[in-house]
Amino acid sequence: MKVTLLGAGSWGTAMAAQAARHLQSGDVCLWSRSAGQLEGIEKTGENTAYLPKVLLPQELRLEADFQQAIERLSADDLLVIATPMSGLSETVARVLDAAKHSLNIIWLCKGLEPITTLLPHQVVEREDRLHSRGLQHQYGVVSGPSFAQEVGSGMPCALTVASRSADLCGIVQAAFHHGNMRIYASDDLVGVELGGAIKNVLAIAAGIGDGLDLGLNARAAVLTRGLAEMMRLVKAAGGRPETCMGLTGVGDLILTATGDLSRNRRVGLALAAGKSLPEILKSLGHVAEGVLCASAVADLATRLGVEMPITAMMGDVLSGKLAPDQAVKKLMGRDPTVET
Ligand SMILES: NC(=O)C1=CN([C@@H]2O[C@H](COP(=O)(O)OP(=O)(O)OC[C@H]3O[C@@H](n4cnc5c(N)ncnc54)[C@H](OP(=O)(O)O)[C@@H]3O)[C@@H](O)[C@H]2O)C=CC1
Ligand SMILES: O=C(CO)COP(=O)(O)O
Repeated sequence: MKVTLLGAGSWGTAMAAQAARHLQSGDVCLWSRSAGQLEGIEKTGENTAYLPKVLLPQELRLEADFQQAIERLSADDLLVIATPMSGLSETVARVLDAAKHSLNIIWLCKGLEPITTLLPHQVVEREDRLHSRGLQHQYGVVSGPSFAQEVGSGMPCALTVASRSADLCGIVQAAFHHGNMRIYASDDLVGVELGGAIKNVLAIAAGIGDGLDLGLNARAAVLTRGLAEMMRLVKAAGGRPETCMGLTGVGDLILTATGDLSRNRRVGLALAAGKSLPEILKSLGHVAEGVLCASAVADLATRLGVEMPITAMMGDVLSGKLAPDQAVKKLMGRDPTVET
């Protein structure tokens, strides 16, 4: 089978390496919008800007031509959109315009669309209505606890593919479930995608707590009450709350909120140290999706009548309305209530 990945950031590059290590030489292709970046990878064998110190398999094919990257795929192959959430709608629209037959399409981004508060699969469905020209594409998402640096280095990892199509789940497993990677299948797109979006916001909160030296008890409280917020929103949005107890919910929450490889956690630590958000994002050099979607998650919760105090407070901190220590005071000052 052939696989094309669109987007050569940390995660697209790591997943391309994972597929290329196990499929036939030349069957996995990584596309980037920057031809210069691909030349650098070709020369050094590494994606120095986004995944340093990971030697990429020689079997990986690099492609700067978008049309070629799509046209090499048959109806049985797999297309992976590996851009951040901000690039999803533009990229899927380009794919659908370029497609000459039906495709199997997944995305790896975690977040919500700002303003519309749409989940990734809802963004894709909107673009499908506008661009599919009657072709019946199959869609899904891959998510779960996975630092790119570890996956790129071939370390063990377990992920979830969620799709309404069991056939597509099988294709994704054939592409990635090899060696040190396990891929579990699910049909709960809402639960999987909301888990991935909310855990990033909670990782920023955990980073703030740790940066302010609030202690291990505080971190456990943020994670547990944050998980309760996630489960409430998933239920209200039509997903299954029990999905939050799996890899894409609590699994990714534990990883991102406690692992210093997390960009979102590092944003929280830096905010607690008094750095300004623009300064933090500039020095990060990567996307931190929790920053971009905290307000959208809070808006969606308000619209669905779901109480999410930690998430709402993070929205206020990230939009500059509240200082981190004021947010902590406000959260601790809430009235007593039952544990739900
Ligand atoms: N890194 C990780 O460990 C994991 C990340 N994810 C998720 O995967 C998504 C991507 O993250 P990650 O790879 O880490 O991000 P990075 O910040 O490392 O890289 C982003 C990449 O996307 C490219 N890009 C941005 N917008 C577009 C666009 N419109 N069209 C084409 N390419 C675009 C950038 O290109 P350029 O350099 O030209 O700007 C860059 O190559 C995020 O939603 C993240 O939450 C999920 C699991 C693990
Ligand atoms: O999603 C991730 C791990 O599963 C990566 O988290 P960060 O974006 O916070 O680095």
